[in-house]
Amino acid sequence: MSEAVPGPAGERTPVDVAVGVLIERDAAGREGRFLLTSRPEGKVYAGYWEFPGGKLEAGESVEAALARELHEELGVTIDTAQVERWQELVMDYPHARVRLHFCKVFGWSGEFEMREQQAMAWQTLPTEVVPVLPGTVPVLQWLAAEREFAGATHRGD
Ligand SMILES: Nc1nc2c([nH]c(=O)n2[C@H]2C[C@H](O)[C@@H](COP(=O)(O)OP(=O)(O)OP(=O)(O)O)O2)c(=O)[nH]1
Repeated sequence: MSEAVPGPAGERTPVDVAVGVLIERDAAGREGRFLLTSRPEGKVYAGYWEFPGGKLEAGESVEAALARELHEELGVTIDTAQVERWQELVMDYPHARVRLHFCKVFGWSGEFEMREQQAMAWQTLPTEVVPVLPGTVPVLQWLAAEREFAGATHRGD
């Protein structure tokens, strides 16, 4: 997709972004730890923690973009049969307006390899890593609601 450009009314067309919430499940299917990664040096919000993903290319589906991005960034191959579209959110940043397509991912193969020198951390609520990207906070809140977790979802603000 192209960069955000001002629309007729001055608003910017959102850039579509596929985001993967990789979640471990136990034998009973209960959801446990989820994966956060830090944004690499050289990108906006470098060092902020987020769920891994990236922008859709022209003509690409959310699932295809997710598979491509996670392979490029983390070295793993996701099982698209175990991807569930979950939530959508439009965020307005100074640098761009983005439509985030959050998907739960329950199956992947291969070894994690941080190909962009980012860091990874398996987390539960409340998350330990700081700071988290603004567009990541709502996801933590959705997870908290699902898990009936009360209290702060993450540290700092
Ligand atoms: N990956 C990811 N991006 C998020 C999240 N929340 C959020 O607001 N964003 C925003 C940050 C960025 O503006 C945009 C993702 O773009 P990006 O720059 O990481 O994507 P990309 O890897 O395709 O980047 P590039 O090739 O253009 O450098 O979405 C999130 O949880 N995960």
